[in-house]
Amino acid sequence: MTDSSLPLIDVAPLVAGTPERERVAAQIGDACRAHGFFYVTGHGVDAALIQRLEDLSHRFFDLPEETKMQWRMALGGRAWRGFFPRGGELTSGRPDWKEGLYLGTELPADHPLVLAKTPVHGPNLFPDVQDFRETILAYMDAVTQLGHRLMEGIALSLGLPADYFAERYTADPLILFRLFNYPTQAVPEGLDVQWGVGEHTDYGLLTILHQDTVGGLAVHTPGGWIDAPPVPGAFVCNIGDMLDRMTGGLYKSTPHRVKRNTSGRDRLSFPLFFDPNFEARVQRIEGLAGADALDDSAERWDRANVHAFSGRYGDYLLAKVSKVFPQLRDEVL
Ligand SMILES: O=C(O)CCC(=O)C(=O)O
Ligand SMILES: [Fe+2]
Repeated sequence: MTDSSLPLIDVAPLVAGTPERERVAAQIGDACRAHGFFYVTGHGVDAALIQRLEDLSHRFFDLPEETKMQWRMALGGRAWRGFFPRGGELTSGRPDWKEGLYLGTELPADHPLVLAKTPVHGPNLFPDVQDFRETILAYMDAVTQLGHRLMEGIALSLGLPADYFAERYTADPLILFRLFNYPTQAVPEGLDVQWGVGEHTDYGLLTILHQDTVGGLAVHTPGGWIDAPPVPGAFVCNIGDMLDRMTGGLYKSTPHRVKRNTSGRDRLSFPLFFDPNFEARVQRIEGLAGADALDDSAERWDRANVHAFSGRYGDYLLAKVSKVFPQLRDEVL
């Protein structure tokens, strides 16, 4: 551990679209060049909505496991939605000690992309908890809007027009959203678990995370592992592999992990992944100084070279998720 901490950026001017957003963009640029992780305040997402999401999520995760299994992922099919139990998700081949509900943009069964059986698109499996559906949909909407504003800031920070990413990748972003519960309960004998979530990078453009007050997230900066503790009213943001790929490594997707929760209270976290459209072909941004697209696969958790990837974002995503949920792979790929 080092004593450095992650920057806290007030993004209100970016959200409001005032001229001071250039100053905010410069702060985001500094954070992305330094570690790829930062906190945002002044984001405009209603605190009462966030609290409601937390309360209802506790109500859901407190249900018996067999009740929650009514909404299991196997029933979500290609849409990749639903509940997975403790130990049901792998990072780097090892089970994580968490349970979760996978969600995303709500599409009706007769939407053209769903009719075409496009993976990770479709209706959600909303658990039968009162007001949960409305709350989740309102939260996803609000945080997606914030994602658009933050991507404008990231574009400006690279000397690009504010709408650079929207024009090419995110007019219709791929939004995946997860509710996670990290149980404080001990891991059963014989299960090979080390982490709440093992070390990894995120796959897309930008992750916007709300966490409750328990803590446990840590970030691998060039100076070593540092904690990303809860900051009241702030989201944690981090960049994903596609922004690393587009910027030729100027903005790195930073490895992070969550320690096993032994706090005595369950920990909730809510990552929303703001990603390129499934069909978008990811390209390097032309003319960025200092972007060398160096092969850093030897240091990466997955030993992969993101700069060697070309093709649809959807294909990159599917290759990754099939490692995380091997038992569902045949259904989705
Ligand atoms: O729960 C957290 O704090 C982080 C979760 C995470 O890194 C992920 O879902 O990609
Ligand atoms: Fe992550």
